[in-house]
Amino acid sequence: MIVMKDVYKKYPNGVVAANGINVKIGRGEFVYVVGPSGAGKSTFIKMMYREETPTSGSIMINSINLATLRSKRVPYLRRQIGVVFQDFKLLPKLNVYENVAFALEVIEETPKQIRKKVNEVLALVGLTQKARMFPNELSGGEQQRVSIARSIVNSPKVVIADEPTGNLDPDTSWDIMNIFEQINSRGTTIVMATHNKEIVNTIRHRVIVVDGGMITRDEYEGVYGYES
Ligand SMILES: Nc1ncnc2c1ncn2[C@@H]1O[C@H](COP(=O)(O)OP(=O)(O)OP(=O)(O)O)[C@@H](O)[C@H]1O
Repeated sequence: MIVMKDVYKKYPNGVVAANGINVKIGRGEFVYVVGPSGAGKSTFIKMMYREETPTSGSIMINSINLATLRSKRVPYLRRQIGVVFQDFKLLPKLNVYENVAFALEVIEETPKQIRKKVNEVLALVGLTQKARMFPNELSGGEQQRVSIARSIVNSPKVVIADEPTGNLDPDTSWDIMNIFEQINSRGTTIVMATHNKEIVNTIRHRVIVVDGGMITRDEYEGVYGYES
């Protein structure tokens, strides 16, 4: 469902952040993207949701070629891919319920459907009781739950997460990982960049190691940090 072929990315300042990436990620997989700082993980992930475009090569997601996708089609893509960020990116003036509802394509949904979907995802992330609170009234872990609820409310086939536990304490990070596990067990593909070795080595999934803009290792049930 995600296929990258010969993907190369050179930023305007001359830095090559992707240097010939070839990878296939199948439906329902859970993939960690790991590697040293500056290795090109964020660039790899950003190209998957078209925050960045490759200089050359192709990226297909569910038969949409991101390298040639016109800008006006990007919102359509974003409805098929949920994105979760390290710093949550919630809208501060909207409450929890509104932040999640905002992600729905309002014109295509009846108010009743919107209520049903938003309430379902808020229950999934355990925030039903906090639906009327505002982001600045929530803990970091709660804000990340809202952002995860927002990423899945459109029922995307893929969720892409860039360091989703990077700003959270260890206990909260495990809670957030449990939510990702639940989402993945319902058939959603998850691609997650992380620095958290303990998580990668405990909740075992495919591990893609990126270094110097290349995939240097790609293993199912992989480990992180113990290679020679
Ligand atoms: N917008 C940009 N313009 C120019 N260079 C960039 C840009 N974004 C990233 N880079 C460079 O590309 C390289 C890869 O960066 P990237 O953010 O993808 O790495 P990363 O593996 O995610 O790092 P970290 O773990 O520290 O977040 C780095 O050398 C970085 O300086």
